[in-house]
Amino acid sequence: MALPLWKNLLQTTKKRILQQRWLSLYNGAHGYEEELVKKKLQQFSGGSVNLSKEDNGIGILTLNNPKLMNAFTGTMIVELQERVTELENWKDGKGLIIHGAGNTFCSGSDLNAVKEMSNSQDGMNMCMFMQNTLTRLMRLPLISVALVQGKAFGGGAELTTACDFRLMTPGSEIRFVHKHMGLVPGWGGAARLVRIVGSGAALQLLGGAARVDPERALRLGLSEETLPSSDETTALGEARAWLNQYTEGPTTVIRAVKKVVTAGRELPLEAALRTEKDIFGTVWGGPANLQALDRRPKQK
Ligand SMILES: CC[C@H](C(=O)O)C(=O)SCCNC(=O)CCNC(=O)[C@H](O)C(C)(C)COP(=O)(O)OP(=O)(O)OC[C@H]1O[C@@H](n2cnc3c(N)ncnc32)[C@H](O)[C@@H]1OP(=O)(O)O
Repeated sequence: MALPLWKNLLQTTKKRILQQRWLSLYNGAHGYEEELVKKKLQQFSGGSVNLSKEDNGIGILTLNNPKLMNAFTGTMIVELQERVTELENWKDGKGLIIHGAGNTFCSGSDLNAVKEMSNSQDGMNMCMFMQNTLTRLMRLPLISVALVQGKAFGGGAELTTACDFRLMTPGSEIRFVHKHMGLVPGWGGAARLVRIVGSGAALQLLGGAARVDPERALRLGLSEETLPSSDETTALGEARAWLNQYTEGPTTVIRAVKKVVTAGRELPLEAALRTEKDIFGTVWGGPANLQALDRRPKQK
């Protein structure tokens, strides 16, 4: 007998969290043909999305289209999905920093491409493609940070909400400009913003297309910290040091930490408890646990 829809959804979400199942949010049942969408997106070329996976388990993902304030071309949207797939396969990964080239974050979609894709079908396909990718990014078993330097506008602002944390540099700005484009967020930015700052503040930021500077972002809980430096290289070093506080330790344990928090955030209580039990079972009596028992560390 077929499972009730809610039970099916619950089991699918649990699998995605536990086994990092790369099941998309959207598929053929939604009229979504990913390969056709990719083909369309690849007509709009320019820029790149680069990933450096470092020995210490920290990945650095760079949005690289500085001539257009790191706006997402079609090929960059496809490359972002490819980088997320790489990160899902990176079993030594513990943390991720996303930043933009040229000391600015990202000014959203490339408006030249947007103009060419302004029909409903192309718009919805791009929206579903990006929601699939950013949901997978959000669920990576790595602790992720958006390093906001310069501007994070439109889809760029939405991308920051798919990270666990945001760090901003002096003078930087997050702005959901969608209203001025006659739009609302489509890459999942509204759903995630409500969960980060609450519905009241989300309404103000979206309804007002408000400029969010580091101070306001701190007050709203949208940003964790304003870094001291606005220099591109120094700020990246400061972001690494900040993230290291939370990724220092055995990779299996750090990845399990992110998974139990994702379960707590996304699942109803009993399903979250069961998922936590399953994840606990992967580290209990594991090498890191047994070594700690041998060492009997003093918790200073
Ligand atoms: C769901 C997401 C949503 C969608 O897909 O519909 C979007 O994200 S729509 C895009 C929303 N973003 C914007 O509207 C931002 C547009 N850009 C700006 O407001 C400014 O460029 C700003 C404030 C980010 C930076 O201003 P600044 O004066 O510092 O630089 P310029 O404006 O001179 O920009 C330099 C250069 O980059 C080009 N540029 C900037 N943003 C985009 C973009 N999103 N698409 C295409 N091109 C962009 C800008 O035109 C300049 O090019 P140039 O050839 O030198 O004129």
